[in-house]
Order: sequence, then structure tokens, then C-alpha cells
Amino acid sequence: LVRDGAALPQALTQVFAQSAAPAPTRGAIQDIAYRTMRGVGRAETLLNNLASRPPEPTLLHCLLCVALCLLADVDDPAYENFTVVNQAVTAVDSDPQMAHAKGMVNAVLRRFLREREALMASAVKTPLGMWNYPVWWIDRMKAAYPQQWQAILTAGNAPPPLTLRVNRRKTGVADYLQSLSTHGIGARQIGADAIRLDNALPVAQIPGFEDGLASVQDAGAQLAAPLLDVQDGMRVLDACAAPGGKTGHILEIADVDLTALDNNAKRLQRITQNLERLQLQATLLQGDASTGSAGGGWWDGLPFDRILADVPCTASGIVRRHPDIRWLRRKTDTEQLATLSAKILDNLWQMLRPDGKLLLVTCSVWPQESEAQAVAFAARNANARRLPAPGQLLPTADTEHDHDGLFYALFQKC
Ligand SMILES: C[S@@+](CC[C@H](N)C(=O)[O-])C[C@H]1O[C@@H](n2cnc3c(N)ncnc32)[C@H](O)[C@@H]1O
Repeated sequence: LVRDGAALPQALTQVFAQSAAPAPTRGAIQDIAYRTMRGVGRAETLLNNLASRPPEPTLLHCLLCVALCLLADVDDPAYENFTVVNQAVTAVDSDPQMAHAKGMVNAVLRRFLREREALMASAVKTPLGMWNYPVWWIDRMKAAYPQQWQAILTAGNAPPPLTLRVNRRKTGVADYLQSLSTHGIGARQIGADAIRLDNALPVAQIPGFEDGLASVQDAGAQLAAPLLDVQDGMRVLDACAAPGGKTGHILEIADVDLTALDNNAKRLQRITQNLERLQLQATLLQGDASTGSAGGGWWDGLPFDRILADVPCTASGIVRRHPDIRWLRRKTDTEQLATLSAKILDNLWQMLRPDGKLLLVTCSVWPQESEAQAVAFAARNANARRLPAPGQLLPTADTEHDHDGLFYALFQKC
């Protein structure tokens, strides 16, 4: 399904809708799927070297790639080798379309185990086998970040930690850490409101989650609401708001009149759910952030004091959380999304009051969507003064400062 263009969460939802698999099996399927997204480049390289005539990219090809991903992961093996081989062979045997290939699958996987060292050494000589990203992605990263490209690609292959945002309306970081400790959950503070758990947990096991004491949000994303500099009584627009991570944070920080806009009705429902859990309120609107300043659209014509523009982007900075993104994106997506974002920014700028502030956010590391976008916006709008903000944050898996790759540029209207 992902090969056909479906995002992994949607692909898994589709698979689970057609299966009666119990919860633990679904958990295992999900884990294998995410591992596969992180390792499929190497697995395909291995398969090309292992099979004299690798199967067409059909179910059989996918199954071999999944098995090779699991067998190649010697640092964090999910299963014993014999389990992987036996399960792969059993799966092939149980499908009338694939059963003829049972012997081949068995032979390929066993040969891999016999010759693993040499095969891995050969696979990592190719960029795809070494880094597990499309080659165009690797080349672009090298060009954009000649010094850091390897660290960025490595960070994107690491499993993400679970980072929480403590709801300061309900509790404080110290008290919440204490509560986690009482529940035997190891964690540390990594930002003003950010806590990183030592081990990931299902949200149902996070103390006070259902009562809105904490939300799941990357530490880098938690910089948005404080940077926006919201004060009680302000009129604030969160322009590309769904699923509402930053909406919730803004409302936790100040009593503002907040409009949360998104053009996707289904995703807007997720803002409703999140705000209900946090017991906070906003006006939710479905609309296109790139239109509406000229009247006749979703905007009521009253200027905003603050605008958060968390524009749609390639999400190239959050690949460790969404390892499928690298395989779904096309090289040309960056330009298309940058063009849309520029339109959104210019439109929103008309809705900002003089002296007001607009914060541009992307979860991308491609300069075209981030720094170049900010520079071009300032060049187009002479009344935009750029204020200090972090700029490009590169993803890092450092335990003290762990965060995704994000970009922040703050503008004030003169
Ligand atoms: C990066 S996500 C926003 C994440 C969100 N701010 C948060 O912190 O949870 C970008 C959002 O922009 C929305 N979007 C895309 N194009 C849009 C448009 N033209 N107008 C409004 N929203 C748009 C998408 O549906 C998506 O929900």
C-alpha cells in the first residue's frame, strides 16, 4: 500500500479494518511496518545481491524485504532469526499465488544468514544500502548540509522518543515528573514544558493523559507557542492548525480568542478531540489559508494580533516519526509545497494588525521551504521585520536536547 502511495498510518488502518487480528498482533504488525520503512532501502539492495532474478515488486518482493529488514537489524533485533525465516516461509506457503516460491524464500533468507557479514558490507557501499533514503534525498541533503548531512540522515533513522508537553494550566513539570516517578516511569525535562520518557508507552498508560495533564508533542514543536508571544486577550489565528498540537499549547499559555483554521475537515475533528481532552476552547473553521483576505472567504475582516503559519511542507524534518515519508515524497514536492506556502504567507500577512507578529513554522529541513521561504517573504513584504527566532533546527537524538527538524522565522508588521 505504501508503495502505491498510501501513508503508513492510513495503510495500517486499512489493513486492520480487514483483519480480526488481536491487539498484540496488531502491535507487532505496526512495529514491523515501521522497522521496514527504516530499513527497506538496505533490504532491497541486499535482495538485488542475493537473488539472481529478484521478484517483481509484488507481495513476494515485499515479504522478502520485510524479512531481510528484520534479519539485517542486528543492533535491535525484534525476533530470533529462525522465527523470521519460519514465519516468512509459512506466509509464502499459505498464499496460493506465492506458494511456488517457498523454496526460493527459504534459500534466499538462509543464504543471507550464512553470508550476512559480506552481504552487509557490500550493501552499505551503495548510498541506498548505507542510508535507507532515496538517492535524490541523500544527494539533496549533502548539498544543503555539507557538514551535517550524515548526522541528519542518522537522526532520521533513529526510533523517536516519546516526548510530552506538560499542561501548565493543570500542573507543573516538577510535579508531573514526580507523578511519573510514582508510577515507575523514568523521564527527564528537556524543555520549558517538555519531558522525554525513558521508554515509549501507549498514551493510555500516561498518567493524567485523559484528563489533559499532558500531551504528546516533540520538544522542537513546543517552541512555537512561546515564540508567538501570546498575551491574555489577544486575537490569535492558528492558520494550519490540525491536529491541534500547537493550538493546545497556545491555549495552555494564555487566555486568547483563538481561531483554528484548517482546510481538511477530517483533520479538524482531531483538533476538537484534543481540545476536549484539554478542556480548552477555540473557534474551529474549515477554510483555505491561501485565500480569504480579499473578503468573501472564511475571514471576518477583523485583524489578528498573532498568526501562527505552520504551513504544509514535505515533513522532511520529522522522518524519524514518519519513516514512510522519504519513500512517499517526490523530488518535485518541495517546489510545489513552497509555492503554496508562499501564497498562504502573503494572504495571512494581510490579516495581521500593524505591530502584530506572524510566526512561520515548517517541519522541513529543505532550505527551499524554510530559510529561502523566509528570505523571499521578507523581500516581497517591505513592512515585514524579521525578529530573532531559532531558524533551522536540525533533528537531533541527543538525550538532553532531543527534537525533530523544524524551522522558525518570526516577522513583525511595521
Ligand atoms: C504541519 S500540519 C499542521 C500541524 C499543526 N499546526 C500542529 O501543531 O498540530 C499542516 C496542516 O495544514 C493543513 N493545510 C494544508 N493546506 C492548507 C490550506 N491551504 N489552508 C489551510 N490549511 C491547510 C493540513 O491539512 C495540515 O493539517
